Amino acid sequence: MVWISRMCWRKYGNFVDNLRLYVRGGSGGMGLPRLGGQGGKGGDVWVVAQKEMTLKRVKDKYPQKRFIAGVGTNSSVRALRGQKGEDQEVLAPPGITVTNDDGMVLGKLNTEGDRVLVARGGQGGSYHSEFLPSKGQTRQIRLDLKLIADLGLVGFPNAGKSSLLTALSHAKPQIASYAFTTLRPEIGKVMYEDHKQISVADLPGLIEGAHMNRGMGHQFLKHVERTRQLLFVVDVCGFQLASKTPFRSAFEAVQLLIKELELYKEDLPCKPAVLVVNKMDLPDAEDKLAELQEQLLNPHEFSHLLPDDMLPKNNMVFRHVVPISAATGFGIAHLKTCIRQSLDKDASMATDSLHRDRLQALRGAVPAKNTLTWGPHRLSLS
Ligand SMILES: Nc1nc2c(ncn2[C@@H]2O[C@H](COP(=O)(O)OP(=O)(O)OP(=O)(O)O)[C@@H](O)[C@H]2O)c(=O)[nH]1
Ligand SMILES: [Mg+2]
Repeated sequence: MVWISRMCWRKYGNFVDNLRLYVRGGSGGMGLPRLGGQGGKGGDVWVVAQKEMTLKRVKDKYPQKRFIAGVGTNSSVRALRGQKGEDQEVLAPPGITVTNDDGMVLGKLNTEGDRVLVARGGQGGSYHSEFLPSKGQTRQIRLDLKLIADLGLVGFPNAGKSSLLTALSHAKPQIASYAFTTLRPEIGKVMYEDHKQISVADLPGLIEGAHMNRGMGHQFLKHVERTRQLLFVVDVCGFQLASKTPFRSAFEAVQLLIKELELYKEDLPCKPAVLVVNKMDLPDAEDKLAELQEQLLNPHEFSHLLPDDMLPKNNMVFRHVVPISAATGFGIAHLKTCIRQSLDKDASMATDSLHRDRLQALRGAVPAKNTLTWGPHRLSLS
């Protein structure tokens, strides 16, 4: 593993892609037998989609993970009809499926403002219930981020993401030597000898300022949220998007990518990630790779390369750093092994939600080791 960090940076926490919550509708209010008054209904609990939210924010803001709506008011001489209890809203990001503990789908949040009723409030006491109120509905619910693929390719335009997808799978994405060839995510399948399949989403290239929606940034970044893990792809020789924009080395590209993710949603860089260093067939690639390796290991010494506001706040742990050439096939077999290891590691931790919740907490407590896994360094340019 490689630490990308300045010494003082904090480590990112864990990315949260599912959450289990306790929800309870409010109880109804008491009826008033003497005058036939009806108690107010208990408030309901809703899950509501809001663009800026993340499941991690919900988890951090409500560590108890309990949402209980307000109680309806009792019927009184002044107000024979009691008032409804206050509704409780759980804000969650769009792209969520809400299920109950038995796996039954209660609803889906697709776009901003979508609402799913997850716990009804109890009825107020009335003549029909001998003026006694009923309790609100009680449930454990689960919020799951809908995933489009196991892995998402993240990189600046022309880094070779589509070429990598072709090398890894049988997908035939659009490839061209100009930026923004890929406009929509394309999903390819990586096949393994034991017939296991891993899906990889070729995401459109990010640009600096994507978090501010530059270059359709939000549309691109929203796909990054919907994959289990990330494959960062950088051109070993760096890149320049247009003649007026500055040249960025591979190391700067890595930092800028992390920054774009962080600025869009702060928990995105918490996803498990593998760094792919592409175009190892180019002249000087070995020297550039050595330079990148040194920079990744001592990023604090190279923090002057970018202005402060372009440096990521926290560090990011790459599970593997793998040099490849999507053009010649160099390093692809090793990359497939690394990807599989990384996904298997998480899969074994996610057999059921309870197990997963516990293990995620555990993972957060165990610091990653400062070890480095590099792929084969010799190039075979056949
Ligand atoms: N020399 C060399 N060129 C490569 C390699 N991989 C990709 N390229 C070239 O780099 C250019 C961009 O490749 P793409 O795969 O389209 O890049 P991309 O990251 O998908 O680009 P966008 O979809 O625009 O974000 C193409 O001309 C590829 O032929 C490589 O390993 N070595
Ligand atoms: Mg592409």
